[in-house]
Amino acid sequence: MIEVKNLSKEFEGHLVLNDISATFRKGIVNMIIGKSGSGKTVFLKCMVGLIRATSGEILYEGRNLLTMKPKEIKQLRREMGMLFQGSALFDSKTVLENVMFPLDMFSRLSKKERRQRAEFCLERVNLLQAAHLYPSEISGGMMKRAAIARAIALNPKYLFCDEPNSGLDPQTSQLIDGLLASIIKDFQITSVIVTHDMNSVMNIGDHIVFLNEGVKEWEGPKEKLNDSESEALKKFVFASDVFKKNMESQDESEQAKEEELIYKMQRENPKKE
Ligand SMILES: Nc1ncnc2c1ncn2[C@@H]1O[C@H](COP(=O)(O)OP(=O)(O)OP(=O)(O)O)[C@@H](O)[C@H]1O
Repeated sequence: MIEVKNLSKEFEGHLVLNDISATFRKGIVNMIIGKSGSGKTVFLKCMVGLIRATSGEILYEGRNLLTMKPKEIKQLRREMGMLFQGSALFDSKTVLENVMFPLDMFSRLSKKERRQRAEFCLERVNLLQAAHLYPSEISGGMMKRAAIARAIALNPKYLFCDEPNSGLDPQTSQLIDGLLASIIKDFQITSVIVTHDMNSVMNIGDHIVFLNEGVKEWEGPKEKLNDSESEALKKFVFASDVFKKNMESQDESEQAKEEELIYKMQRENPKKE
């Protein structure tokens, strides 16, 4: 579990994150949503230690990142998988070599074991057949899958993703979403996924944190998004067609269920003439 407490970040006197607290539990899909400029990426970068927060606490199973010694931070980094915008694969390495890279750098496994682990990860994202290809020879969706395989190579406890679907078509996005969700659940990873894609939120989100102008306006389970009193959140979700469609089809299926129930009750208890 990661707990963020009263996190603030200032850039030259400009407050970009204002007193944010949030909890991210393991084995579920945690998502940070909000419109452009709301502070999602800065929040994520503070969480992984790429940007130093001005104040607050970031607790990894109770260990505060902001007061850790460099050695402890180094150790913690090895427990983190990261998937940032763009796939950031090495062009000069094959897909397999890319996935082996973190293992070569940080594990004590033998070459054969590193290769086996990389192949296992590629198999997990259904990309083993492309192991020998170079990034320039594969599609954007395949690159994303290779990047996911690389992010999970060291069997991370924590997985951070910034807009994992950026630049992908809707079908491939769905595939990547499904893959991330199943990996997070199967390996019981503590995840934090930044997105402004409501499709993804509706498809795989479990726990949602909504940021607005650097402030946490709402946090809760996806199913409760619609109950929020936050005007900014309502505006954000209803700006997305997918949410409206989803709610309409939920309404329709609720209505169909109600009609079915009334019909059943009428059949079981016919009115006596
Ligand atoms: N290094 C920096 N120095 C100064 N200001 C910054 C820096 N990085 C980000 N900001 C500011 O912080 C605010 C939040 O930016 P951030 O990138 O976190 O937004 P976001 O919600 O991720 O947006 P998007 O969805 O467009 O990526 C913006 O006003 C941005 O200009």
